[in-house]
Amino acid sequence: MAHLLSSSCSLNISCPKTSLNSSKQNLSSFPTSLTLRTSIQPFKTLSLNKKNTPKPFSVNATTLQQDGTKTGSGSDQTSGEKPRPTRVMVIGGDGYCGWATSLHLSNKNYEVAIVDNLVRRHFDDQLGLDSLTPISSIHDRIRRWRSLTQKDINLYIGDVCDFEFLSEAFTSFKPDAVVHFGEQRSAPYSMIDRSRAIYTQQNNVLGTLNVLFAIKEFSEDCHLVKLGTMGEYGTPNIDIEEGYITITHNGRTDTLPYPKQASSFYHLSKVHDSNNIAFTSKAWGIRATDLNQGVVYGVRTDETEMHEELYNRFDYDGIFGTALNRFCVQAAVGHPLTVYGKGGQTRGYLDIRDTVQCVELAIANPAKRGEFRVFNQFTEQFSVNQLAALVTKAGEKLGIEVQTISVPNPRVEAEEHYYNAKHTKLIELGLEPHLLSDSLLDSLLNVAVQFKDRVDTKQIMPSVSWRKIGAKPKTVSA
Ligand SMILES: O=c1ccn([C@@H]2O[C@H](COP(=O)(O)OP(=O)(O)O[C@H]3O[C@H](CS(=O)(=O)O)[C@@H](O)[C@H](O)[C@H]3O)[C@@H](O)[C@H]2O)c(=O)[nH]1
Repeated sequence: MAHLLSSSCSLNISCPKTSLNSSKQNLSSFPTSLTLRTSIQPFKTLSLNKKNTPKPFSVNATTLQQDGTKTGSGSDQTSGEKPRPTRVMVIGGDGYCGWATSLHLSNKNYEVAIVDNLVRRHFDDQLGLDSLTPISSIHDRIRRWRSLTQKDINLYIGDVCDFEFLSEAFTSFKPDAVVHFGEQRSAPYSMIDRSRAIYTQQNNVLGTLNVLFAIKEFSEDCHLVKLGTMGEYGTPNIDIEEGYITITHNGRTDTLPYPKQASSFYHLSKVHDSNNIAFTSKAWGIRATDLNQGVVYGVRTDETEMHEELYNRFDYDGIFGTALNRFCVQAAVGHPLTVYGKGGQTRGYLDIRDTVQCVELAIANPAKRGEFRVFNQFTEQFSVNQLAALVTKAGEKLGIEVQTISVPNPRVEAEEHYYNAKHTKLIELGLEPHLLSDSLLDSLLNVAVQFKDRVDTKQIMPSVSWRKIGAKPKTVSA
């Protein structure tokens, strides 16, 4: 591992600045994991900053959660007189889905530890991007949460690709469940250049492999709740099932993993993860749930709106911003909505309030030992054109005139296709979806309008081409 990292690092240190494409911005060369690791404090040194840092090892779960153990869904009520709360490690707990989920679980009286190397913030610095909403440091976030709720969230700053760090986090926190959001999650980011493609697959695949080894080594009964993606399936011309499909071939029948046709190095990393998890479930008896999530929209959850220091991030740029969130920001600043190609690209979508609900449902109903469950985590399907029409209508209600343009598609993907994906398993577990109603779109648009002065319109157009990706590192100029 160390060898792998140092060799890729040396490539990046010497990389020249090259233009991303003639008409658009450049992107700075991205240091690979080794550089990141050296630039981010490992959690051992972090714990020296006691004034600013929640103590990673000092939590007495039973004391902290006395109230919660009586009523909370996070409590394990089966273990006798003094039930202890379920201990959940949220890897990637400082990110968009991870932060909202950490707060939700803490609010529900789970004992939460965030594990994060803060690399998502580093990507913004590297690429000159910023969240629409101002976000506080992880330390201020956790301090504010504690002051508002008297609930502690444990914090481990470090990289799950570093097994020594992960081992310490596991042995000290002793999780009952691990939610793994800690991956590079942007398809465009993974398609910037060779080094970002390698970084994405190395970080995601090896990080997950480390998590699997940590569970086997230190916490065999621990339930892995892994964020997968609907993009693993691609857009087949048949219905998409939840993880598995029963096929009869030459007179014989079997239930097999649903075929995967991912269409970016990022989405492919999740396919590789799924295979590793499926194998280790069989070989080692790991209990695992793969949440094949669709495109998430929204920003507010009950917890993040409690205080401005708890605000979640809201990406609108061409690399980390996703379709509906981007469209709302575009409408708010008077930029035409950027429909890529014909706009018939159809995906599953869900509100971030449903992301946090789904993760809790998966934790509260764990997989059995050796079981590898797959849930399709979305609530509604939309084409990009349908989203643009919905945002146009919502804009009209708020007196905003919204235009739409067709942008040459920077991706390689079907622009008109059949799409019908099952998504019943989470509903069966009790998911109560927040569907994309007029009122939600109004409030999303209002958030975009509230912060529109923070928008850097140069970041809106797509700048990464699936076809033009090359070996040369892309750089950004100031
Ligand atoms: O301005 C835009 C942005 C996107 N699109 C189109 O909208 C669709 C969705 O793109 P996206 O950027 O909203 O989402 P995607 O790249 O697929 O990735 C996001 O959604 C995935 C779920 S899914 O799409 O694979 O189901 C997650 O895994 C990823 O972490 C998350 O970043 C694509 O067909 C894309 O071409 C546009 O037409 N215009």
